[in-house]
Amino acid sequence: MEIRTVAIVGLGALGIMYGKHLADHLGKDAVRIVADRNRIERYEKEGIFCNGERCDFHYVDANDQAEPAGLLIFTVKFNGLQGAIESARNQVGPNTILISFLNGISSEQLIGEAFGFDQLLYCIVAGMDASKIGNQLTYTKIGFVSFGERDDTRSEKVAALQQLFERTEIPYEIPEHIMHKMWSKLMVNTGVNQSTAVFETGYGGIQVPGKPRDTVIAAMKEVVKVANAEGVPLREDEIAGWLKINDELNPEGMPSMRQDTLQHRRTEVDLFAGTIRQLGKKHGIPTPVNDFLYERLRAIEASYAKE
Ligand SMILES: NC(=O)C1=CN([C@@H]2O[C@H](COP(=O)(O)OP(=O)(O)OC[C@H]3O[C@@H](n4cnc5c(N)ncnc54)[C@H](OP(=O)(O)O)[C@@H]3O)[C@@H](O)[C@H]2O)C=CC1
Ligand SMILES: CC(C)(CO)C(=O)C(=O)O
Repeated sequence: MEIRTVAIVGLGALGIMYGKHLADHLGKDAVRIVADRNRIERYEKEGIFCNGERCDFHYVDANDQAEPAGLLIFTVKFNGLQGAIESARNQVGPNTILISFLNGISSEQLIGEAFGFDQLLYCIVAGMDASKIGNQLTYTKIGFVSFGERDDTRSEKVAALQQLFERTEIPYEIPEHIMHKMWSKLMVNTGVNQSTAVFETGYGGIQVPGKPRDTVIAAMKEVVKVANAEGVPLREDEIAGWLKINDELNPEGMPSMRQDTLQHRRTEVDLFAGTIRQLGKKHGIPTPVNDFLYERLRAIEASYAKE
């Protein structure tokens, strides 16, 4: 099982970063950027730029029939996922491996329901400082992909993806327990993404002592409690490791949620505080920091309409 072709749905910060990197290694034709006609026309007219260089992508209209891709990567925001699943239908065959780079622990369920769980691998991506404003992506760190089967077996799919990442020099890891890793990443996003968006700052603002950094840590601690109640042995000492990763990112860079609020887009708050509040209620665990972040983020979203 060798992955020869990759389809990507969602040409945003991650889609551009991985799309360009993969196309540079596999060749333009091996990497399809799948979108509706209107988006493709816009991308072709305005251009898509990666660290200042115009990208020469192979665009594929979602409505056109295509040979199934070896790998399909979802890189949309959560509120675009349902549309992206529809856009991806012509790329999927019985051997297509499916993977979601979305944050949170919800996208795999929707993708599995649409295409079958057998073709799905679970995954998180982290450690990058990809910022996209308009049609310009900048990044200095590509981060890493962490992936595996839900039950952590070393399947043929896992081997195929590992071989692709080796061939294309994409940093990766196959953790012992991918579901633990996904919760650990949910913990980071619940702290880092939400706090930077609420306090209107980038990585620099949470790399120094103060309310934004304290809020990151306090929100993460609530995730640990909820995860433990869900049977996931997340530990508070994992917080330090993630803070170290964030402390080494470009202080001028910003998490995806801060990019959303800056550009007046809906946020992924439902994936983070939304999930933690709901599970907190289920287990009788108070989540005051996530309640605060949730309310602030909803107020920020509501304020766009009033301008
Ligand atoms: N940015 C980052 O550094 C990181 C992001 N993540 C996660 O990865 C996911 C993607 O984030 P990010 O790359 O920042 O997102 P962006 O908002 O930058 O990009 C999402 C892109 O998806 C496109 N899109 C939406 N619907 C469709 C569709 N139906 N068909 C084709 N394209 C579509 C949008 O296109 P258009 O612009 O044309 O509307 C947009 O460009 C999120 O869940 C995020 O939390 C995880 C780790 C790091
Ligand atoms: C914070 C970060 C970059 C994780 O490293 C992320 O997941 C995001 O921006 O959504």
